[in-house]
Amino acid sequence: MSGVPRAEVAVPAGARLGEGPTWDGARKALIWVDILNSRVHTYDPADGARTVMATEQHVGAAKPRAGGGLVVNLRDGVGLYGADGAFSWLYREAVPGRRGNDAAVAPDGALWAGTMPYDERPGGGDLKRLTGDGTAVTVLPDVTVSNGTGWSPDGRLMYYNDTPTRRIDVFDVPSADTGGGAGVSGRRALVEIERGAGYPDGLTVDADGCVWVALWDGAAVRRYTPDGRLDRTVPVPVPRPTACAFGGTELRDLYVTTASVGTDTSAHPLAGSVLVFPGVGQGLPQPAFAG
Ligand SMILES: O=C1O[C@@H](CO)[C@H](O)[C@H]1O
Repeated sequence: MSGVPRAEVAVPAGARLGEGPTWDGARKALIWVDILNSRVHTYDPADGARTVMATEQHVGAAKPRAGGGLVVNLRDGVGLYGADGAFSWLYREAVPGRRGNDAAVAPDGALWAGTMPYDERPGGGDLKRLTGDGTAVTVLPDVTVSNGTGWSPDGRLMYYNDTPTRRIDVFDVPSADTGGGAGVSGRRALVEIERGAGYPDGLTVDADGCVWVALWDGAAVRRYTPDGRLDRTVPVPVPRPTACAFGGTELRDLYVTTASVGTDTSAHPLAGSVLVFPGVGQGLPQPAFAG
């Protein structure tokens, strides 16, 4: 696609910390969260319909469940909403000063859920793998701001951002047909974001195996090839894009959530909006949580 993609406003400003865009293929709608306002949003691009659900705690991420409902990464653990809206805890671990942050569903339907300390002190967060029976395995114990997580189309690589490292890391997944269990290995940097270009926040992997990463304080989304080459830069008209995901009936539209926290909203009136860049790539179907 030639030229610089132009952002359209999918959902107008209002979020403090918009995060975690996820295309729900069953509902044909975008799910996203406003972490610090404890809200789970949905947006249907077909008719513009929107819903908002309040959660009891800050909500770092919300993902579809197989069969309906949501799995949510809250302050004190991971919760489940049934199709009827009933809530239950899947895994509860209240750690003072820490909250859930980004999360992703692996090819095998497990949820990989990250945490971060509110003060972002080094090593205060972690990354766990949870299955529907409530089993939680800490995969990475020493994390600061657990963020974007995604898998290559063949499931053999996992990409991961611990934001303050400035790196997009890549891991080997032992068995593609399991989504890797908790046994990922071979951690190495795919990319190190240069100083002044922002910090790697949320990410998504496209059908070519390229990694799209939102750059917090970088006012851009970048696309990197599987060998770490910068392939495309999509300027975003706000300083703090937080995460990105492909959506739409063909999974070709890139949705970008944004934050208004720490931003001069008079200078950046779109801060806190959900933006969309139509037709910029080809995403992958996102699995639902198997639990
Ligand atoms: O995803 C996130 O990125 C940080 C900023 O690094 C933000 O507070 C958190 O939710």
